[in-house]
Amino acid sequence: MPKPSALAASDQEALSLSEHLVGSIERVTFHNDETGFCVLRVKARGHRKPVVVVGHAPSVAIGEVIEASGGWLHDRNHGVQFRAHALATSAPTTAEDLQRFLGSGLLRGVGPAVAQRLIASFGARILDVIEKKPHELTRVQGIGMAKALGIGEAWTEHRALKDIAAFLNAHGIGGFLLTRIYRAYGVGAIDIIKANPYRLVLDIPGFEFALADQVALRLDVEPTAEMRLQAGLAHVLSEAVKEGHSGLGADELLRQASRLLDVTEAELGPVLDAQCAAGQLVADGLSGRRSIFLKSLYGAEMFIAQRLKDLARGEHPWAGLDAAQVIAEAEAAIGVTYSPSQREALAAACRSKVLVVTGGPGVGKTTLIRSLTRLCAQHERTIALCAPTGRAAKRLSESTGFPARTVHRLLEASEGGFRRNAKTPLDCDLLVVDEASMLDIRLTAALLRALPDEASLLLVGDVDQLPSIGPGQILSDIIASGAVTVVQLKEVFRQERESRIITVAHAINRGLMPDLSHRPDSDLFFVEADTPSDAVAKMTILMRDRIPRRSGLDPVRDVQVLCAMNRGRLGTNMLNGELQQVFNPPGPESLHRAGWIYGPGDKVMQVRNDYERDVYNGEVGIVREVRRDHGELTVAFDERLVAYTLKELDELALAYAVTIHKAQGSEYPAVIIPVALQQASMLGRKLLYTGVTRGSRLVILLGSRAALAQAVASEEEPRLSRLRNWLET
Ligand SMILES: Nc1ncnc2c1ncn2[C@@H]1O[C@H](COP(=O)(O)OP(=O)(O)OP(=O)(O)O)[C@@H](O)[C@H]1O
Repeated sequence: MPKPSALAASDQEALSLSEHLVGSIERVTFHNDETGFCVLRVKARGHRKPVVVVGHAPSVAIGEVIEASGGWLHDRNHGVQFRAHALATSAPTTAEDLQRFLGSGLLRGVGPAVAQRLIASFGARILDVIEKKPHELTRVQGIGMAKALGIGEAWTEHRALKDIAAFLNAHGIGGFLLTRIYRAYGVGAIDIIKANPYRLVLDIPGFEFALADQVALRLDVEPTAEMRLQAGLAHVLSEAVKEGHSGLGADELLRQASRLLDVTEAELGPVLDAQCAAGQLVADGLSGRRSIFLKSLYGAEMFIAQRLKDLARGEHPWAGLDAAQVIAEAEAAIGVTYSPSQREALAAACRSKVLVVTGGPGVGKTTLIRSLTRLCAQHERTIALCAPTGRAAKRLSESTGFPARTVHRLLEASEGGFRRNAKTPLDCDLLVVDEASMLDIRLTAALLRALPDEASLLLVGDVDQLPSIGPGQILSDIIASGAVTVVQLKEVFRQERESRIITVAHAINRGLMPDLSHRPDSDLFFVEADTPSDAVAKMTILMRDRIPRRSGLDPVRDVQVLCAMNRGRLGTNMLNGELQQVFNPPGPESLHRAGWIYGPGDKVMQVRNDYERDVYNGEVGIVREVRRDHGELTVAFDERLVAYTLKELDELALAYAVTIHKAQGSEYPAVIIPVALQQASMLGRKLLYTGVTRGSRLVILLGSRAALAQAVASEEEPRLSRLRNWLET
């Protein structure tokens, strides 16, 4: 046994300093994808019993051989363990290790029994056969050609992941983006990264520019290399696009890129000019200022403007209908008397091929759409209803009694693009888009491409809500341009006594501090909280006790916490962890991934569009089942079940708390909105207004009056876009 050393730490005692250890991995007790930190149980040469090895390795698998150098330590909590300074892994060679390795479920389609048969047939050559001649695996009983090739593919993937992990590790990057990199580049990942490490920033969501710079530095890319300067400019521009702009002032772009890259604006200027000359970026004057646009967005905005103008000029499919008669028919069909502005909107729908109807909550927008569905049926016109999110489309279907789809589904979106386009247009005389404030540039262009020339278009939305998550401010640009007919619905139907949510929303929208005096029968409350911790404590009590008791609502299913941002004490990241602890604490069944834990009953949100499985960004579901042995979980989105493997879990996030941005287009029975000065930089009037209008039965503002006053007073900066300009000319 190693001798105790004098270098004793308080809870650890070094027993020896420099030794070499060789063995095979019996169990991976812990491995952190991000840092590579691992705790292994190893069958080591010269040791009768398994030993614990602690170290860092980009990837580890049961059965693999390790070579480690380091020393023995006595840890007060964990006992004697080998602390490795260097740790290398290689493929197993002995039959026993191979059995453990292949039988561990590492390769799809190979379990312990198949592993045993493979090793019995091929012995130590087995990995070589799998890699180079997978078709020979068919010699083993029970393995057909498809299975054999599948095992070969799984092995290629395993090897590629291991190589990429080692490459990233050698370049100072943790393995947490490994699967995303593999998904984007496949087996050629290392060559692609070596050729231009800056591609990572553009291609891999979440890959920081600084990290790519770090890789580039190790690959000896010069700080003034053209690829670096180009990437820096593209990065600054794409950050602006992420904030919703379709471009950026040239001076601003150069200033920000110069700061990011630590080079002078003079060095960057020619690179920018060259990119514009080559057509990768577009330079154009906007309000007398040279602005730079991404080519695709610039083209799309130009197209939208042209298409809207062309559509508006064509003959109306309802030409010949008498508006007064239409209104009378519509009123009779649904048994209401329209408000003056609703009448105006219906009359406009009879004469304008492109029409925008806007207005705040409760002004009768949905009722108008319902009337149009009846009218179309009566006059044998085809109508199509859609909305930008699944929740909004569902709500529209329910309130109109007419099927509505998401824009993506209407356009038959797939990974390869939209199946409905100019060549295979939609089949309708009238297309209605609800929640049109959420349309971004790309989606609008796709929609207009697929709209037949003869059809008319009605955009319905609340222009005072947040603009789309993607770039553009389509609805507000169209309205501001004056290029198409716009009707604003003004009369609010739900009355103050009935709905304080509505009056408070309208006050916020006008920039006025709402009346927050306590009224027991109200549907909106302000709950004072002095500090963020106080707010969290009160939030828990409200969700767990007060709201269910008062309204019979379910804390997980019906109550949604809406945050201004992800970061901070009152951001979604922290709150989700805490609310999960309260409402569905992780247990032995839970799956761990990328810092999150998911167990049956957890509320989760899909965070990107997945066309294959037909689940879209922002959809919320409940984890139904976790199969730890298969590394798989199933989420119920309403009644639909969708399965996720471990690798796909980065498509999910906990959703006890979500950002107001993500909640756009959704409505919840109850919402709680933290309002604290700590979020002042993010919490503006539109954000607060959008949050408040998400609640249908109950809204609770939780925090400080000062923060609320500040949010109401602060108007968000408009986005930089070109559409209004195109429409005006
Ligand atoms: N002309 C009308 N006469 C009486 N009630 C009406 C009329 N128009 C709408 N309503 C009622 O007013 C309420 C709000 O209408 P609707 O849902 O159409 O508004 P909205 O603008 O779509 O609101 P939100 O954006 O909050 O969904 C509904 O209960 C609806 O039945």
